[in-house]
Amino acid sequence: MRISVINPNTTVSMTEQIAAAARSVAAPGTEIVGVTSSMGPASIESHYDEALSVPGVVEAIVRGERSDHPADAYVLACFGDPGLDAAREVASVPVVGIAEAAMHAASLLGRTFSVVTTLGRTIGRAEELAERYGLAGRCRGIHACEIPVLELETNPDTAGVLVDACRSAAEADGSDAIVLGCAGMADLAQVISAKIGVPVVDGVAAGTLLVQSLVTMGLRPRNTGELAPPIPKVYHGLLEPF
Ligand SMILES: O=C(O)C[C@H]1NC(=O)NC1=O
Repeated sequence: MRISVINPNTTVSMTEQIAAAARSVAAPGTEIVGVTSSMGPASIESHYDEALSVPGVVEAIVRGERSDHPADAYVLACFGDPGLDAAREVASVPVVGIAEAAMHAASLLGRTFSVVTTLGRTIGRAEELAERYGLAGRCRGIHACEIPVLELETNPDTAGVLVDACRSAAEADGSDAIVLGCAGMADLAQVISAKIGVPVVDGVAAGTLLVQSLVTMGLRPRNTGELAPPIPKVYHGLLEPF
């Protein structure tokens, strides 16, 4: 099985970290291919960034679908799940976003969960996603650690700040689990969970295992109706869907 884990931002070092997190949970025989978006923002932490990240997401999937060794599934490794619906129109195999995967996984650990994300300005997007995924009633709170995405790697205090933020969120909300709101936090999930005694869900791991399960069950999307392949037309300056 081959799973393509797409980093919708253009920071290669983050892709490598994301791919390592996916490999740490993938089954023997499952190949993880980390893909860095070929265009767009170095990090995604605003609606503007998110909008400009979608062409790169779609291009990565179209390229994957056309390759000689196509993926059996895709994971969109950005907590805003950018371009998820468009990705599903052009993919013939399962596509899962890490926010979608993490929220669903967290909801299986108890009744409620809280989200700890990067900047406060991304909280609204996480709220929208919880609503869209039918989990708003299970999401007790969404909190920001106020560390910008690219500083997660470089800030020496990241682990400590995230432990404190996750502990405070769990205490304030009384939630049964914590969801990490950034792919760049993936390597810290187990450390934080051990420190605070609350299950901490990383969406990269959750997404990898969810798509691996879908493929193992032999399940592929129907690609009809709303998520049928795009209608052929001219696209000026942008990628033409295959
Ligand atoms: O929305 C965020 O703050 C996190 C999101 N941004 C990014 O570049 N990768 C992510 O997972």
